[in-house]
Amino acid sequence: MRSRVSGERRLPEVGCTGAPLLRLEGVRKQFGDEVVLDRVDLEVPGGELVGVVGGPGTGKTTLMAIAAGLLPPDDGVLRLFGEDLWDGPGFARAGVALVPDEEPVADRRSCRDVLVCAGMRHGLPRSVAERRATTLLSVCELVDVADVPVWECTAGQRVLLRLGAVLVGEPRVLVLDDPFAGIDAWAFGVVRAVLREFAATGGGVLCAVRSSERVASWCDRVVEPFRELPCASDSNSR
Ligand SMILES: Nc1ncnc2c1ncn2[C@@H]1O[C@H](COP(=O)(O)OP(=O)(O)OP(=O)(O)O)[C@@H](O)[C@H]1O
Repeated sequence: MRSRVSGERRLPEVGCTGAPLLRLEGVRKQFGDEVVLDRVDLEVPGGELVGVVGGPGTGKTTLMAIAAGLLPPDDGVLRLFGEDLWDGPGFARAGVALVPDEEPVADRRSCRDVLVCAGMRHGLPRSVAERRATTLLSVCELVDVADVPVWECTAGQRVLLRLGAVLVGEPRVLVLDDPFAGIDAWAFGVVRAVLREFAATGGGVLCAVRSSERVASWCDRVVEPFRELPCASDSNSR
């Protein structure tokens, strides 16, 4: 069996293991009267996979959007590589990337084309983007579907493609919102291996999941920063 980290399959080094890459300090977010996040602190050091566990509607998507620098907190600080992202020059923003939970456009392109376009969107010349796409097809175990339209791929292959399309920009921190939902065991294993390899290069991973089941099998640390929601029977009885 080929090593996941040999030759063309290798992800580049992105950081230094152990250094805190991303920190949330006292983060608060409220929508109307609903306080979704209340004084959330968490840290993602280089080389670590941090799992965030929360049930439906607890605030995972909100937290991941804040961690990826897409949504400002109402209070508290997002620090990326030491920089306060919303009160600094914002250079750090390029180092963090959210893996979206669905394709940005209904996609008839091949998996290879998606990766090449993603590389070119990051400013790479076409020849470099093509080389990087070939490496990522291999890293993400998508070689067999390289020339297949995205919409013909399985849910798991599409998660791997979205992961590859983010890795093409060589972020140092990856943020994922429930990537394992609805994917098969093969894809679960490959996503886990790619995240593990990314962490081994010094990157940090923050990944939200609904269930704590199996979480210990792929992450180094689990945090549960959410408030308890009233259960359905409580609200029915009011
Ligand atoms: N833009 C918004 N405006 C108003 N309320 C919002 C907004 N975004 C999220 N919410 C509310 O915040 C709460 C948390 O939502 P969020 O999507 O972050 O949770 P989640 O844990 O990702 O949910 P799920 O597991 O169902 O995807 C929900 O009550 C939701 O309705």
